[in-house]
Amino acid sequence: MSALLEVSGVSKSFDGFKAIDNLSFAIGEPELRAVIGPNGAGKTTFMDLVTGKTRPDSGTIRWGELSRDLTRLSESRIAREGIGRKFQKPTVFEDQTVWENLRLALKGTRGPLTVLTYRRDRAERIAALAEEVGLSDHLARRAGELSHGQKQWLEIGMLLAAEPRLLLVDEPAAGMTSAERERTTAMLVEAAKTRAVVVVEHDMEFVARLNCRVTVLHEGRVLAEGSLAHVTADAQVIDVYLGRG
Ligand SMILES: Nc1ncnc2c1ncn2[C@@H]1O[C@H](COP(=O)(O)OP(=O)(O)OP(=O)(O)O)[C@@H](O)[C@H]1O
Repeated sequence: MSALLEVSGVSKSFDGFKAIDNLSFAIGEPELRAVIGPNGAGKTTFMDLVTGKTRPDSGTIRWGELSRDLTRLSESRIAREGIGRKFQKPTVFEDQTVWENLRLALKGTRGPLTVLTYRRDRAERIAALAEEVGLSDHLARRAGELSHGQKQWLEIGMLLAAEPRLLLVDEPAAGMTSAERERTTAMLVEAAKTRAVVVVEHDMEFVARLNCRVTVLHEGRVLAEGSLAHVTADAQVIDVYLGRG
């Protein structure tokens, strides 16, 4: 496993308040990583920095074999580099079917699609994506009719259509039933076999099921990193995060 993303000494202040404070850490490829931390720890700002939505005051975010500095690239260029982001709220085309949503997501993506094989390949890819996110039996349904969890899966499928090398996922378990959470865990674990997947999540049961390396953020820095057992035994983590409420 080599580093795909390397955050080095990144800081970002808003009106003098340090949301990210000399943050350094790396994500491998493939890798599944959970990022946890109390409210205001900087988790969202971290994702904003990686995707180019926010620019750091200092530091570098190196990416890929060429160690490109993402902080110098535009938001759309970063997306084209292969970084996908799933926001907390599902955003799918409610009036379109599951199939149409996936087809729209495939449109314009890279891939060996020639004119002759285009339709067949496209149908195969849509079927494979639906299978991957557990929606094979729902292809003809309007997305608006799906449950909250199914909408989240559809959006994950739409993001996977672009074949990202890094997928950032914000609180996927929120609002899901426990059965949906379990399926989501399996989906993310599977997706992370061939790419980097970073999951920001508050639900510790969900994080436990991901069974991956965990980074704990606090006040814009890495407070602890390692297995869930390791970080939850850390006195500082207990003090600032787990011990609360
Ligand atoms: N655009 C902004 N302007 C001003 N302050 C901001 C901005 N974005 C973030 N902050 C501040 O930076 C800090 C880190 O916020 P961030 O949203 O990254 O934390 P978080 O870990 O995602 O929190 P939560 O778990 O509540 O989503 C917070 O104190 C927040 O108020």
